[in-house]
Amino acid sequence: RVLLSADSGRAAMTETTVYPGGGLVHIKNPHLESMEEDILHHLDLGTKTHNLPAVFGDIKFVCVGGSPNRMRAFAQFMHKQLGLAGDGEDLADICAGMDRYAMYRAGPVLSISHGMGIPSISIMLHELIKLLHHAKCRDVTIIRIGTSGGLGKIKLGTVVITDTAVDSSFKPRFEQVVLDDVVVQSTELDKDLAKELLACSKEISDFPALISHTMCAYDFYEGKTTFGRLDGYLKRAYNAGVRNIEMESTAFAALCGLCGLKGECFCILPCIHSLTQPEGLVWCEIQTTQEPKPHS
Ligand SMILES: O=P(O)(O)O[C@@H]1C[C@H](O)[C@@H](CO)O1
Ligand SMILES: O=c1cc[nH]c(=O)[nH]1
Repeated sequence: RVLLSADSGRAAMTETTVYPGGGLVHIKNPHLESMEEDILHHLDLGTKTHNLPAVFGDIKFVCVGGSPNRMRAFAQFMHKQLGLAGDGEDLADICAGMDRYAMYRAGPVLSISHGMGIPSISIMLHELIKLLHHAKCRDVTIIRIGTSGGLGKIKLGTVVITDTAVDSSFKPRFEQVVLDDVVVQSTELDKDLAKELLACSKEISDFPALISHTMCAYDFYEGKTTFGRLDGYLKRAYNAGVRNIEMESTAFAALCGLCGLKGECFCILPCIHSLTQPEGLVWCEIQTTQEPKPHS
């Protein structure tokens, strides 16, 4: 059975089916409020062990990315940008107790790692969204800061801002198995936020950026062995509006859409190799060989 709307059937019972209202993150799990305690296991946080509204209630931006070190560097960077007290070098990892994800805060900005791929980001986002809900955060914007492989002739270091995340068939959908159902969710991202980010990039010199569709693969190798794809697949992807490929955007977009969070994916293309298609077109495949540095 394929459910096209998360409002119907099994999906309405999942913990991540949440709705906006007054800027708060509402979770449409009828059992959540009656639970004595909610343990956010992989974040090493919980409603009984931590005063979540006091610690996180003022969070307005959440930035997520694959690697723990990158997200610490990003939090330190934000600490400096926001002119917060101290040099920010000794920021503590809030989730250190579990050693799964790393979380740092700099003023109203939370910076969290999500690991690689959809299952990993999905687990983190489930717990993060419940954290924002329990903490009674309002009007939160969440941005994925990542790396990706590029399609077409895109300048080294370009930032691709995703308007829509698409699957391997270039469709704007996220297909997930929920118990014994296949649930399909929409993967549109916040178009106004994408335009806002593009406008910001134009205010900074030498900050190439563009808005496009992003394809999300299930695996680094089997899902997108781009060097092996000399059969026109990349051309079809390009013609469908795809300019970069990564591994989390559809799950990210679907969960942001469900909970009413303003969400955006923001990927940097760090290093470039070129590839010639049989059609004679030159395609660019970008491999992640270095961690992107935050732009100053
Ligand atoms: O945010 P990052 O740069 O960690 O995400 C991309 C997508 C995969 O998780 C990983 C593959 O190298 O990099
Ligand atoms: O998913 C990714 C991330 C970085 N570079 C790639 O080629 N793919």
